[in-house]
Amino acid sequence: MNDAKSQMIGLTDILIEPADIFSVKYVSGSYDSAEGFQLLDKEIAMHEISKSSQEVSSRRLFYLALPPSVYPPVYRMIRKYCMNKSDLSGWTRVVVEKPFGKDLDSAELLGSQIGELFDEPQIYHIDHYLGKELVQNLVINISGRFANRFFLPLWNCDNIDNVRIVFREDFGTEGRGGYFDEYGIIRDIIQNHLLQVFCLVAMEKPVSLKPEHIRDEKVKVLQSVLPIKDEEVVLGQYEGYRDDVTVPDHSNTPTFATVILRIHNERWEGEKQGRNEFVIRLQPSEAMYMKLTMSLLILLLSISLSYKQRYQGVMIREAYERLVLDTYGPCPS
Ligand SMILES: NC(=O)C1=CN([C@@H]2O[C@H](COP(=O)(O)OP(=O)(O)OC[C@H]3O[C@@H](n4cnc5c(N)ncnc54)[C@H](OP(=O)(O)O)[C@@H]3O)[C@@H](O)[C@H]2O)C=CC1
Ligand SMILES: O=C1O[C@H](COP(=O)(O)O)[C@@H](O)[C@H](O)[C@H]1O
Repeated sequence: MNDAKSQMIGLTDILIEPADIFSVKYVSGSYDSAEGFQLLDKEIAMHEISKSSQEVSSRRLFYLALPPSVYPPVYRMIRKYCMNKSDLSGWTRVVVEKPFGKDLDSAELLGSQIGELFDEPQIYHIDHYLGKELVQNLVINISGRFANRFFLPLWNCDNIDNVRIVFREDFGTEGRGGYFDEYGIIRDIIQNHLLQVFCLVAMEKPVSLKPEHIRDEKVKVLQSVLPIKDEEVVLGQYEGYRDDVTVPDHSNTPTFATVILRIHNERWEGEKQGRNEFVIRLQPSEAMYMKLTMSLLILLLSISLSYKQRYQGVMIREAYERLVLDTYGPCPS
C-alpha cells in the first residue's frame, strides 16, 4: 500500500454519557503493518484498565470509514492484534460500510474473507440511510405505512402508478475520487441506499420487526423485480467530474444513473394512471406532503407535514449516530 493511503486512525475512547460527552483519542499507523495496531491495542487496553472493574473486559467496536476494498488487510490486523482479550465478558464487533464489493464475485470474496476472521454476530453491515428519521418511519413509527390505516389500503398498484426514489447532490467528489471513481454512483448510492428505501416502500408487512423478518420481506421484494431492460437505464457523467484531481483524467465512471425497476407481484403488478403525488422527503428538511391534482380544474392541493415546523425543539438523531449506537445493543436490525 502506498504511503498516501496508509493512514489509519483508531478511535480508542468514546464515552457516551447522558451529557453527551465524547472523548476521542487518535492513534496513527499504516493499514498493513503490525506496529500501529499493536499501539492501538495498547491504548485500548490502557483505557479498559483505567475504566473497568473487570480487568481487560471490554466492548470493542471497530468502524472503518474506508472503502471496503481495504477491509481485508485492516480486519486481519484487528483480528490479530486488537481483539477483546477477556473470556469473562465483553465483545469485539466490526462495522462494514457499503458498497459491499463490486459484483457478486467480489461480494462473496469479501464475505468469506471477513467471515474467516469474525463470526456472523460480530459483523454489522451499515447503511446510514436506514438511520434516517423518515426511513425509520417507513417501517415502525406512527406514520409508517404498516401502522397507518390511511395508507394501508391505498399502497398498491390500484392507487399508485409509480414510485420515484430520487437522490440529488449539488456537489462533486471533493477529493474523494480515490474511493468514488472505483465504484461509481450505482454502487455508491443506488445499490444500497436507494434499494433499501425501495424495499421498505415496496415490501409486504413483516411478521415482526425482528431483523430476520424484515430482511426476509426485503429479499422477497428484490426477488420479484423483473430483469432490468437496457432501454430503461440511463447512465451519464456530469461535466466537471474529471476536474477533481483525485479523479483519473479518462474516467468513464457514471456519476448519474436512472433505472426503472418493475415488481412482479400481486401488490405492484398492474397499471394505474394517476396524477396525485405523495412525497416523502428524507432530506434536506424532512417532510411529507401530498399534491392532489383535480383532473379538469388542475387544482393543486397540498397537505403537508414539515418536520422542522411540526416538531420544533425535538432533536432528530443523525443517521450515523442512531446506527452506531445500535451496534452497541443486542439487536443488529
Ligand atoms: N462520505 C460519505 O458521505 C459516506 C461514505 N460512506 C462510505 O465510507 C467509505 C469511505 O468513504 P469516504 O470516507 O467518503 O472516502 P474517502 O475517499 O474520503 O476515503 C476515506 C479514506 O480511505 C482512504 N482510501 C480511499 N481510497 C483508498 C484506496 N483505494 N486504498 C486505500 N485507501 C483508500 C482515503 O485515503 P486518502 O485520503 O489517502 O485517499 C481516506 O483516508 C466508503 O465505503 C463509502 O461508501 C458511507 C456513507 C457516507
Ligand atoms: O454513502 C454516501 O452517501 C453520501 C450522501 O449521504 P447523505 O446522508 O448526505 O445523503 C454521499 O455523499 C456519498 O458519496 C456516499 O458515499
